[in-house]
Amino acid sequence: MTAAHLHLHQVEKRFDSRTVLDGVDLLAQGGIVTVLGANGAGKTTLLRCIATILEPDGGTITIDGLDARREAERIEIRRRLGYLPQDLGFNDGSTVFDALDYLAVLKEIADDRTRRRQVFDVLDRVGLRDRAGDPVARLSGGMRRRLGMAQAILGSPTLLVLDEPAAGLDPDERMRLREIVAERRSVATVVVSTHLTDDAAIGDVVVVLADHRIRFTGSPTRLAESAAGRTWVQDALPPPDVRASWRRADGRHRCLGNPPPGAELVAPTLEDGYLLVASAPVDGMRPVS
Ligand SMILES: Nc1ncnc2c1ncn2[C@@H]1O[C@H](COP(=O)(O)OP(=O)(O)OP(=O)(O)O)[C@@H](O)[C@H]1O
Repeated sequence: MTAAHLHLHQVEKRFDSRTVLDGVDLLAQGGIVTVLGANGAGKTTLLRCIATILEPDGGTITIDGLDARREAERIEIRRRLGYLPQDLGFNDGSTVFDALDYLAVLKEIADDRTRRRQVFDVLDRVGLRDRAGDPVARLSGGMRRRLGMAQAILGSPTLLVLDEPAAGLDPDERMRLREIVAERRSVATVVVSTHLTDDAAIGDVVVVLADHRIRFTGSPTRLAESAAGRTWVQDALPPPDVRASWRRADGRHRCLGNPPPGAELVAPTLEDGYLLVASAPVDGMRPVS
């Protein structure tokens, strides 16, 4: 089984007359693609289009050459897909095992023994095997998120679409989730949305979404490097034309934009790169790739 080939070409999505996605291109096979953007940037909409929940208004999305606009192909895509929506709900009354077993039936894992083995396999993967008999209602928020991951990876999908999997989790749970996501990178094409630059750093490729468009596609290192020579610190208040600035704990100002002559340049981070890319003027701008 090989990771799915994912191809988006000039994807557009509108709600009423409002454009939410405009000319989105993306090509991936294997590895992790993190989609980074502010609240409302269109990440969930993009992921829902890839997961065949929403139909784009323009452009094409193909998965292994299959086009979700055709019903037979859409069914085939869904067989290859694992999807973790932002607001996944479980029946609180059922046990952890039963909740997954039910979803495994929906994923067409018909043989009872195979299904049981696969359910326990994914529970192992996410560290919830010893909770298999507990009601879902007794799980903590982080455990529920891991249960969500378990259902997403059930059936070994070759395309994994994860909408903010680490949202609201404490640092330990975030780390665990990142580990589970990272494990998939060799067997699936993984698309993960986040608004946190730290989480975006797990991507082999980071896609920055801002103002409905892709502003950057490339490695986390390249995103950080894109801010080289445009990140500096100073004691004085930032100049008025600075793109972004904030006061550090030591009282100095970290500034992004066009540095004044003699500025004290510092090594940029992925966050610096993101802030510069996302705040660049739209007119005449070409995405960096
Ligand atoms: N079904 C819908 N009908 C109308 N507008 C919608 C719908 N879904 C999303 N939108 C709008 O589209 C825009 C993008 O929303 P989306 O949820 O894709 O952003 P996001 O980047 O995932 O945000 P967040 O980080 O807050 O989850 C928002 O302005 C939102 O209000």
